[in-house]
Amino acid sequence: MPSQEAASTPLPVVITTGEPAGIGPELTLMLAERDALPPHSVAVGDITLLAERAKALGLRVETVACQPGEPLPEGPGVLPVWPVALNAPCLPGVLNPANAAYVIATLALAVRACQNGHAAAITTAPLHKGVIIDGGFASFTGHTEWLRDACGVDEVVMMLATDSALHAQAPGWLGAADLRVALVTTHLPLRAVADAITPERLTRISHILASDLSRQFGIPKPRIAVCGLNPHAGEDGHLGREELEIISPTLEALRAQGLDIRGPYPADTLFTPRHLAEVDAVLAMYHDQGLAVLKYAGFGNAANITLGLPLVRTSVDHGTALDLAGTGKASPASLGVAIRLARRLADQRAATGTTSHL
Ligand SMILES: NC(=O)c1ccc[n+]([C@@H]2O[C@H](COP(=O)([O-])OP(=O)(O)OC[C@H]3O[C@@H](n4cnc5c(N)ncnc54)[C@H](O)[C@@H]3O)[C@@H](O)[C@H]2O)c1
Ligand SMILES: N[C@H](C(=O)O)[C@H](O)COP(=O)(O)O
Repeated sequence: MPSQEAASTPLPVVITTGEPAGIGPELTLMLAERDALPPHSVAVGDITLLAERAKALGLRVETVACQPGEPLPEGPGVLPVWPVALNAPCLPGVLNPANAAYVIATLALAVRACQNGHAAAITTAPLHKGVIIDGGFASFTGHTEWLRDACGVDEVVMMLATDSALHAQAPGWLGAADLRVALVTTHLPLRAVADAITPERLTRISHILASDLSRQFGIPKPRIAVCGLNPHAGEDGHLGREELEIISPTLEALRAQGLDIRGPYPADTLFTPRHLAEVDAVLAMYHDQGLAVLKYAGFGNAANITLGLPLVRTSVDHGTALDLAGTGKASPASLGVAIRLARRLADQRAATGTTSHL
């Protein structure tokens, strides 16, 4: 069988279908039924589960098994699947730690496919962090950190952005509801956040953010606004000293290195149109400081991208929604945004001669 590379067919975007009890499988099927997957997309997951979920929801999708490196089956309503078998039967909405290793196996297959030159990018449907940990992966905290380690890099950056901000090809904001928000710390208990904000981490994160905004999003000299950690950015040290002792001196040093990085600003008023109009991205100190605003502005129509990886990885802006799993009521819009972004970034890399291979 000729390899895809030999036939110069674009390499696939791999969609890991995520937690089997969650909404990931059905969202992937819904996009396939609507013919809303870009060409050269392939799902990874249990093919029986996908077929059964399609049948239960009345989705007219034909799941067709194939292997990495083989040509993808095509046709209306066809969903190519690289199969990974569940470890235990699965009902929608019911978590089972026995399937944690299955979820990890789907991710490992997707990374391996990028490493072997059989895939161009990965889009991840949501997984459930708690059940992965309960299933024996004690140090697991999320895709972002798992992919960092799987790819052997020291640092990555989680950035979420609204659809138009992800696909904009020029600097500047398109509208008040468009946001790009990156995080200094990701999946940490709040108690641990302050200690994790060090000059070294802030420096590494800022450089990755500036460089990927430029390299992947075509913003030549990104303008980044940085949130303070404490209320009112520390109120001159009266409400916390991290701004004075860590954040401000680090930003000063980064400016001296040529980055357009501003702040630290009080986080409560930074996310207002006048301030946002002057920058290309906001760097928040912790998860809910940045993502609560992003999800208020664009939940369901935004996506997550991991910056600083040697491969393209995008994801949804939502979780496993166990309350909706198996009902067909969850929206596949964010998964669609994430897959389209992955396809565009992969095509961009191919066109510029950079590769997604590790
Ligand atoms: N990319 C990822 O893998 C990812 C992202 C976020 C959360 N999670 C994980 O998901 C699990 C559940 O997290 P949570 O409860 O905080 O958030 P959640 O996003 O799963 O659910 C929050 C609310 O949003 C609704 N919702 C979520 N997705 C929706 C969709 N596509 N359409 C319509 N409504 C939707 C849910 O029904 C629920 O009311 C956690 O384990 C979390 O860590 C994973
Ligand atoms: N922080 C993400 C969010 O709130 O949407 C989410 O937990 C996913 O993280 P990973 O992509 O690292 O799994």
